[in-house]
Amino acid sequence: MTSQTPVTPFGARLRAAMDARGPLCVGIDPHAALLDSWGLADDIAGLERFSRTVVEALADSVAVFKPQAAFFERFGSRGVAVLERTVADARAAGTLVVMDAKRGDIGSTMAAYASAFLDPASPLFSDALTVSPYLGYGSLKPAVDLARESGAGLFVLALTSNPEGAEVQRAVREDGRSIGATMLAHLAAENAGADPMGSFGAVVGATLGDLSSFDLDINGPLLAPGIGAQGATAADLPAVFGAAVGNVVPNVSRGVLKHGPDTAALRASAKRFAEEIREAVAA
Ligand SMILES: O=c1ccn([C@@H]2O[C@H](COP(=O)(O)O)[C@@H](O)[C@H]2O)c(=O)[nH]1
Repeated sequence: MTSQTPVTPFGARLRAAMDARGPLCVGIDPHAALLDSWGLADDIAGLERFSRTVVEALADSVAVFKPQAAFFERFGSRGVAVLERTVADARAAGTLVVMDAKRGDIGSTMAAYASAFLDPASPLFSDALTVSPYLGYGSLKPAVDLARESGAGLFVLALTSNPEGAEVQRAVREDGRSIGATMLAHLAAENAGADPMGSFGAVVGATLGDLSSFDLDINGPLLAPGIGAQGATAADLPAVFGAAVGNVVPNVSRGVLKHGPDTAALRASAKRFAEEIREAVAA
């Protein structure tokens, strides 16, 4: 890391953005089928037009964008260049960016992933990164350390929105705790004492039903994918997250993106989701 300028930690920046704009996170997921339905070719020009349109339509209203790296990487280096520009444009417009790349490896390689996304000198620097702890939570240490240094954040896959995740995440350890619960406990330890909340979040699917057997009180954000295309709704959030609902950052990708390319329709859809989330959380 080259910059030594102290920055406000991600958790505090996210809390301020959620307070100002509401907690909705819109995914930037340029699926081939969405490019097609927007009348765009499945190529670099289509990818660029799609991403720019989403940022231009929503950067002044949503708290967070979550670009899904896979949809850019499938175009090779030119797709990654579009991802770099998308991140830069979104951040320049004042929207936080959570890079959904789900990186995870042995610690020495994790350090390289961390510098790719969490070093401010990197062209892919993002406000936060999704990471996979399934090489052991300790393997994430280089990312935790660099995030602390650069004021960035992490979202650790704890209880994912897909049904297959239970096989791993609900498996029970010798100490009687599930793997998912263990990840939540690690995050609570990372965030201890942080105010207004820590920078180390968990990914917890909005699709999972009652999670009251898990301690979601990690003093950090809970990124909740699954609303819209995966079948969860904003109204489900209180029942799923209970007392932790105030720390939930609900993600919607296809549910909003399917309304493009018309920017007014994209804005109206994001506004509807934001309103439904506000009503559900306030109830
Ligand atoms: O548990 C997880 C973790 C990440 N995701 C990602 O979120 C979006 C969801 O897209 P929708 O179109 O709203 O279904 C996508 O990028 C996933 O990779 C997730 O769904 N579940």
